Amino acid sequence: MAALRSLLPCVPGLLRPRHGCAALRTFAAGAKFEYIITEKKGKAHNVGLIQLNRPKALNALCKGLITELSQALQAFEEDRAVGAIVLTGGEKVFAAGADIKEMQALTFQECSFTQFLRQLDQLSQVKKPIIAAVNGYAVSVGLRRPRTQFFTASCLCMERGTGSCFEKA
Ligand SMILES: C/C=C/C(=O)SCCNC(=O)CCNC(=O)[C@H](O)C(C)(C)COP(=O)(O)OP(=O)(O)OC[C@H]1O[C@@H](n2cnc3c(N)ncnc32)[C@H](O)[C@@H]1OP(=O)(O)O
Repeated sequence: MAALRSLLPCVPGLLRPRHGCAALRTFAAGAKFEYIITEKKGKAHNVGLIQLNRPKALNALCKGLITELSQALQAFEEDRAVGAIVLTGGEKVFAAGADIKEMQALTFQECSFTQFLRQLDQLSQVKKPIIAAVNGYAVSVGLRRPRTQFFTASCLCMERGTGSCFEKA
């Protein structure tokens, strides 16, 4: 009984909901994502690497990819061992922008304000430095993040697409 009593002060802490969702805990346990690959790099495992991994669609930012990206960034943000995060894509393309096939069924308002743009904006809450290592195309909203939120590790040259802003490293 005395032993139980001595544990009591710890109980509120144990019962307090942990920051983050179930998927985050899965991530911490090393589960694989569908659209991204995550790894800890460096001798001290203090660099969080996130690679966009949807090559067949040129890393177009579908809802699932953005959700996973958000979860991985949060997990690295909360990991005290991680000092900085590197975000990269494939050899040919960083990201082909929003998933326009997914967007087809949505209204303008749904696209602009409710769905993925809001979730994308949450990514900017991450306080740790994020370095975008960009190869190939970074299109429109796939370009917005590297440009406005992240330090970009590569030199980008401008190219104009049809109605969209293209950059190709
Ligand atoms: C609010 C947010 C706004 C935005 O972000 S709007 C901007 C949206 N993005 C775009 O409009 C870019 C569309 N993509 C392209 O113009 C071209 O791609 C590229 C110039 C980037 C590359 O061209 P190439 O190398 O010839 O590849 P490929 O054959 O066109 O694409 C390979 C596969 O990737 C899929 N894909 C490419 N971009 C997207 C996308 N943005 N959303 C969904 N799927 C995409 C294609 O469909 C195809 O796949 P399949 O062979 O199965 O047809």
